[in-house]
Amino acid sequence: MQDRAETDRATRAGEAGGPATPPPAVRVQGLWKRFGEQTAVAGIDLQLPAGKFIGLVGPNGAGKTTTLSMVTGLLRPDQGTVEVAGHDVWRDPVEVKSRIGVLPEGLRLFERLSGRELLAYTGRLRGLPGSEVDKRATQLLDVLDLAGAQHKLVVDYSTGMRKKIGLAAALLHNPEVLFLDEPFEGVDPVSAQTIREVLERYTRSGATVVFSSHVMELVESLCDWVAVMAAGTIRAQGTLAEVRGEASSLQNAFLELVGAGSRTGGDSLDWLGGKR
Ligand SMILES: Nc1ncnc2c1ncn2[C@@H]1O[C@H](COP(=O)(O)OP(=O)(O)OP(=O)(O)O)[C@@H](O)[C@H]1O
Repeated sequence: MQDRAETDRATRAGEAGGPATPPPAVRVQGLWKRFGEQTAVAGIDLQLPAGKFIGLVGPNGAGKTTTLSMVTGLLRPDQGTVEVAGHDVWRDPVEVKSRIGVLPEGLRLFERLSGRELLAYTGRLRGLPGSEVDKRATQLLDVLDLAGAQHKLVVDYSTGMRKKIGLAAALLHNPEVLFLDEPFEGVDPVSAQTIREVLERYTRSGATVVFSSHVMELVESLCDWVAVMAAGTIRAQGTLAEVRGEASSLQNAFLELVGAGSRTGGDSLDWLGGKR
């Protein structure tokens, strides 16, 4: 069976006898979110190209999770619009939700299901036939090294295993755009490498990955496109080379962009270390 996402990708490429320009994966205009006195997202504009591996980076409290939550329809913005694959997230939620996969922060999963049951349930919710769900679940469990734990309850999974089963659930329906909030947190290096390979293969097929991270080396080695957030605003967005500019690394560019370049690294903590 061909998924909606697959059909759309093929249609766009096939019309007019050549590769058509797809709409951006995500288009955000004038997006605001306040929590009481706290402004979490302060009127951002973003245009994330389709078919890229995109990193959303920023210090703690920058507004990354709030932004991803609004982009994926989990949190209603105070103001502004979001389109995913050309569809408005708040006016056309069903169209958008059928095209996206989400690994949200603080993953809430059905804890009393086993890993395999969770995938079976997710697949049926996504409207896939049972036999296809079985096939895809077996392959994903195998690739993500969860086959041995497939009958264990999710409540008994480790942090990294939870990330992996959450990722499998987000990929099961072959979405057009995949949103991942800190996908590598708590994941061991072997599993991280596997996840990388799965995601790289997925973007090579024309799909888009948008993920948030604090780990600049990871973003630098994985992403071809980066958006830098700080204090609820977008400080830079563009290709990795554009955002890095003259800086020697993304880490250094990031420190400059978020205004942390001149921090003293704890000079005021003169009591810490030394003689006791
Ligand atoms: N539900 C909420 N109620 C009140 N304040 C919130 C809420 N969610 C987020 N905030 C505030 O909004 C700001 C942005 O938070 P957000 O979680 O989006 O940042 P982040 O970039 O994802 O941070 P981190 O990297 O630490 O996860 C922070 O100051 C946070 O305290």
